[in-house]
Amino acid sequence: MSNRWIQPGDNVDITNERKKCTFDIEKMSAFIHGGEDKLQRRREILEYVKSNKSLGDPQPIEFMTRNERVENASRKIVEMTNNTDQIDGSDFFGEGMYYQALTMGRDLHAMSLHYVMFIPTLQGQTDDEQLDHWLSLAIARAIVGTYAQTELGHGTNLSKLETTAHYDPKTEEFVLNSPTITAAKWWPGALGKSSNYAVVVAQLYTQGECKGPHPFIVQLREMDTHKPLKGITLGDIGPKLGINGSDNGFLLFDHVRIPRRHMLMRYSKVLPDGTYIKPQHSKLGYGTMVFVRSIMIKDQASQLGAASTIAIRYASVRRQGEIIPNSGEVQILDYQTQQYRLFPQLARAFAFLFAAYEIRDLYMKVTEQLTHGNTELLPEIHALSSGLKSVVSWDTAQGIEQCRLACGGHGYSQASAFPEIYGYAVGGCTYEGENIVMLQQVARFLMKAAEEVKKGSANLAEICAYIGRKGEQHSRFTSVDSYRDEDIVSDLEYVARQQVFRAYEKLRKAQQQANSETAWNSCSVELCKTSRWHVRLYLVKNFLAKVSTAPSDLRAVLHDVARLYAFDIITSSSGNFYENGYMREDQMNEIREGVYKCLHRIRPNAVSLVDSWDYDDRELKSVLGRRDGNVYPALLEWAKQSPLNKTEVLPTFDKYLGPMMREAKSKL
Ligand SMILES: CCCCC/C=C\C/C=C\C/C=C\C/C=C\C/C=C\C=C\C(=O)SCCNC(=O)CCNC(=O)[C@H](O)C(C)(C)COP(=O)(O)OP(=O)(O)OC[C@H]1O[C@@H](n2cnc3c(N)ncnc32)[C@H](O)[C@@H]1OP(=O)(O)O
Ligand SMILES: Cc1cc2nc3c(=O)[nH]c(=O)nc-3n(C[C@H](O)[C@H](O)[C@H](O)COP(=O)(O)OP(=O)(O)OC[C@H]3O[C@@H](n4cnc5c(N)ncnc54)[C@H](O)[C@@H]3O)c2cc1C
Repeated sequence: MSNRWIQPGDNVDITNERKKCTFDIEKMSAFIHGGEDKLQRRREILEYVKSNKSLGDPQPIEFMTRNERVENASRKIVEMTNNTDQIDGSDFFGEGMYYQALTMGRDLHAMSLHYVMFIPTLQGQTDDEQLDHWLSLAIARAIVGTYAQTELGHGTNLSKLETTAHYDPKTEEFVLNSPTITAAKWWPGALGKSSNYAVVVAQLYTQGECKGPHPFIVQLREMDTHKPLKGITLGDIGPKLGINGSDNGFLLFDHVRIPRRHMLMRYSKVLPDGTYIKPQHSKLGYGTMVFVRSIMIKDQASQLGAASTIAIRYASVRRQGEIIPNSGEVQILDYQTQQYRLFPQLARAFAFLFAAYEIRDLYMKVTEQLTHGNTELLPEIHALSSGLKSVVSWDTAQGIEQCRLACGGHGYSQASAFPEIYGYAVGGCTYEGENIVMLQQVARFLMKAAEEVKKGSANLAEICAYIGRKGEQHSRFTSVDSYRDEDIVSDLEYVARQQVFRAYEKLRKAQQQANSETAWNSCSVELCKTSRWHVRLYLVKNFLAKVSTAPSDLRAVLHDVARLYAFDIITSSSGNFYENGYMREDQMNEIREGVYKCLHRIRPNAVSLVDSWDYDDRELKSVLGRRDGNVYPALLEWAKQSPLNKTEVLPTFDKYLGPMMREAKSKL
């Protein structure tokens, strides 16, 4: 089989790995990316980005100051969006995200929020007339916007946001105000210096009543001078763990007046006389968050896939230590411990990517239904996107860290790209709703389902139908080889169901002794566990189902990866499976052996599996993860670019170290 990943001059070890591959990599890449046409489009976009020199960085961004990073990112995002004809703009999830990942990397930029939240909010929250007015301005980039919801004092608990929007029927305007310091908007991406507009979420007051948080479109800066408008205080919040190409900002209002029609009125409305028209569903205004939670799953999967690619490629070229004395140093990928550390991360990346396709499809279905006023699937998409967002971002962050550690000292260098990948991805545990809080949203959904089951209703959504099933009393497991996909699912369903009812009973008892909120808090650890099991079950089920749709010659290798994903979950939570004698220790020991078998089977295909994800060096941005495996000369070249190396002797020598040493020597 031809292998486009092998080229002359490549490192011998990585080439030998590629020669061992047992499947068709191009076919696998097409399966991973949704078809041959999608793969072809990726390649075209990549060629374009590589051919346009203005889309490149003059030096690695790791060596730039923050100001240089922000400037470089702004230059590139303008160039990138000058050329959106290179992509199918309607395919945000595929072409849009890929184009921006290749061009902008992981440091983000002046228009991240413009594309990820500002435009989607205009699309989702405006009425037709407002859409006509604002969307074309935003798409043409005549205005650049962000999404300003979180405040210094509140992010999670939206009902307590402090920014106010009082309606004044005399002038038909809203008055926006930040009554306290804690009301300052804090965190919105590109708010500090770049955006001139924002969707601002504020407590709406009309006719003397507070109607809760609502979105308003607000001009922040003068169009020509870009100076903040009267009554508006703005700035950058300073450097962060990651995404330092973005000027996340703060914003305070001092009685700023905006026209009535700047309230986004697709769902809620305020009439000229101040009459409030409430939405058909109270949470329709939260739609943009659901959108971002949905697309985050793919983004997170891509980050974990990238980290796995870097670590697995590096482990194939790094030789350290011997397994058999005097027979030469081995590739560190041959250590079982290394495989146990890395292959489950790759398996997770696959599981998350396949789930991302499902949530995308569900999101599109919900959006379509909403255009007909049907809100039936809102609770389901809210629960699934919140749950996936929480579990996936957590596992991704932990997985990236494992990949970093698996690369030893070089993993600690920014040349590896791990610090940047981690700094970027781990933000996902917090933004779009802190993970623990979002898990509790899932738990509300599951507790309602449990209540239905207790009442004898069989009317459960497919996604939680397992809660109503009786299920087996004992695992059907007899041997790893005969452990069928449906047995794996049935075992996970048992544990997930047990956890649902454990939490449900605990909550019911607590509710008899305390008010419902206090009772909830006293059960919240168990409730979060319930949500995690529900999501893990979903991920395993979906992964196995997806493998069964793969071209037949890809199924064996994908099945090994999917089984590793499932076995890893089962063996790392063995106690849950022993409950009520559901599984025996000898069965668990066999599944543990199954993990090692999977590692062994995946080993020869490991490099090719990560190649199949089709990351170009341009996207990975990692010296350790280079396609050609020529890591050591590239590390030396990278280090030479350090600004500290511009001069042989630093001024600090004459200022501090030189005098110290001279003085010390003179005293000897
Ligand atoms: C061409 C160019 C292309 C460019 C492409 C560029 C990039 C693409 C690449 C990648 C993108 C990925 C990432 C980008 C990187 C960085 C991200 C940066 C942005 C981050 C932005 C933000 O963080 S914005 C702020 C987000 N904030 C939150 O998420 C707040 C979280 N809090 C809440 O959501 C709520 O407060 C709550 C859910 C916790 C509670 O709601 P509340 O109203 O206060 O509670 P109630 O008790 O009144 O109601 C609860 C009931 O409501 C139901 N519910 C809640 N939410 C929803 C919902 N959304 N939909 C449906 N139902 C909902 C809930 O279930 C309860 O129902 P029950 O009562 O029936 O149980
Ligand atoms: C990189 C990044 C980009 C961001 N971009 C934007 C943006 O563009 N626009 C925007 O508006 N915001 C943005 N944010 C803000 C982000 O949405 C909030 O930080 C997030 O929603 C969490 O809210 P918080 O900061 O108030 O955390 P808190 O809610 O204060 O959380 C702190 C701790 O309290 C716990 N906690 C809070 N409430 C509960 C509860 N009910 N039950 C149990 N535990 C609880 C949490 O679990 C957490 O451990 C961004 C944040 C980051 C990190």
